[in-house]
Amino acid sequence: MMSKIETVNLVKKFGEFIANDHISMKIQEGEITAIVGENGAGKTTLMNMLYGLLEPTSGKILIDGKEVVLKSPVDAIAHGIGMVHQHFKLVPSLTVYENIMLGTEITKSIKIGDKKLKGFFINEKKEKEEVQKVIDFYKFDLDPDDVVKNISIGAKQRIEILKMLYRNVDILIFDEPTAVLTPQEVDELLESFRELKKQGKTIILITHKLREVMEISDQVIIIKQGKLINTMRTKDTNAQDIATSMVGREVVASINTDKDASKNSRVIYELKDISTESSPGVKCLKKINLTIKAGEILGIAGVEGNGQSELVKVITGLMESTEGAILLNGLDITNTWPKEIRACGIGIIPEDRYAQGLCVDMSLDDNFIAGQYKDKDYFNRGFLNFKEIEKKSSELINKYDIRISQRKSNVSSLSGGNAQKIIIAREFESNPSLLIASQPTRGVDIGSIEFIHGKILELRAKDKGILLISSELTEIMNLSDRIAVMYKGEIIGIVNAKDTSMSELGLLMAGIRVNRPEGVVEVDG
Ligand SMILES: Nc1ncnc2c1ncn2[C@@H]1O[C@H](COP(=O)(O)OP(=O)(O)OP(=O)(O)O)[C@@H](O)[C@H]1O
Repeated sequence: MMSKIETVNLVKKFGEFIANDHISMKIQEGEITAIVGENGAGKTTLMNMLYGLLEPTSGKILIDGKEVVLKSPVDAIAHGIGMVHQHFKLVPSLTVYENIMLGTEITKSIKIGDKKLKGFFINEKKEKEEVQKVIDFYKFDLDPDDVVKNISIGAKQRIEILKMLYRNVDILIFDEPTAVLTPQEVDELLESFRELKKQGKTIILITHKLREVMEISDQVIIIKQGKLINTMRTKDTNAQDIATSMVGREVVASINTDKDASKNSRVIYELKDISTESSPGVKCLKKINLTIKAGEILGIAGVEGNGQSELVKVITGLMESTEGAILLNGLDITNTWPKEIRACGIGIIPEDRYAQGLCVDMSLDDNFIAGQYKDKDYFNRGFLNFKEIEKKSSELINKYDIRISQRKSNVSSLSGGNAQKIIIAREFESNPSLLIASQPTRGVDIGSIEFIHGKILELRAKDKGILLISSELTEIMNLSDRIAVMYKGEIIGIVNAKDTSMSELGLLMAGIRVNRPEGVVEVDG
């Protein structure tokens, strides 16, 4: 059977580094193919060649059996290939339909006197009708008139998909589409995939989530160190085998086996009645009370958008609290600058790695010492000790298994998961007494998740405190001693991890307080 899309010995080199090494793959029409592999394996590079963003060093791309040369995304779209990136490229101040139409506007002619002016004015009515037609056809939950800055992440992603569908693509590439979605949005996206498949679309999906691979794909392709090492029918395999093949060894989930909220009574960190406003008069955090004890992992669960990001901003000094106090070992650090917060021994893994955790146009060395460059090891009598910085940087690259193409690279040339590992390395190496870890494993491969979870448990064993904010419920369940659930800017309940269940957390996340024996749900409004 002729493939819808095929690559033959596709190679991509960056300098001497081979990111894709003679990749030959076949993707059938109307199927969903999952591409999996470790961070830095070369998945995004391969997709970027299919979407005309990177030019292959050698090899061929065939669509419907014919060789194509894709010099830009415009070329790719003309050949029916569309890509939905993880970081959306939408204009926030425009409406849904305006964003979809951007670049393909429908114009109308108007008459001024007896002159007819063509092509100057946008036919908004027609544009809206056209967009509504595509929305209806693919059964997407979107309103053409909504302004993009006011809608959810899931809705933004649907616009990106519709932009491609409107341009009549029949192959859709998704690069880690579920990494930024809530569990409910993930289910909705998978439902959309089923609908698109029914309409005969071909889908290529890069993901680290093996549950999704098993649930939705027809075929799995495993890439390792730039090479295609395995192509399998999904029905003939399972998540464990895929993981083992990908990583080259068995992967075991790290679990906090001694979850015990009462083990240690020394409180090291405390939030007392913390409130803040997103705009004047609009409260987004309402009287948050939390404590973290030495040797404790406190997990924060909740559907994204219920105040978790604002909470992290307030405790890391990026947003001011309007009320309440934050105490570290009894010392008041409310509304302190981020630099001072770090100086108190608080490590921070921010939610948005590129906006808050890294300088992408700077070297790895610079990023490793960011915020710590005045440490005595790196800074002496007004000068940076480059030799020492390079030595430390090489040590961390090895210890944290950061896969890079060149030692002197800037962070911008790193794969997403490897960029995340720079932050992980920097923050763990600073040996914090309290670690604030927000979505620490987002975009990270399963082998590295195991490693990062192990590091978090090591910190706990050293009697440090950890605040873990994650939209991955299993991550929260596996690691936390206690779990606080956020709902509409409040803590709706705090439960001991060893006595709770996914279903109880699910109810709390939906804002439903659960009746439980006295003392288990500590906070009850
Ligand atoms: N523009 C570039 N210049 C130099 N090296 C690059 C460039 N883009 C990617 N690389 C390197 O190519 C390799 C593959 O990167 P790629 O982004 O394709 O990995 P990936 O499999 O998508 O990883 P992840 O799961 O972390 O997203 C990495 O080692 C990366 O550092």
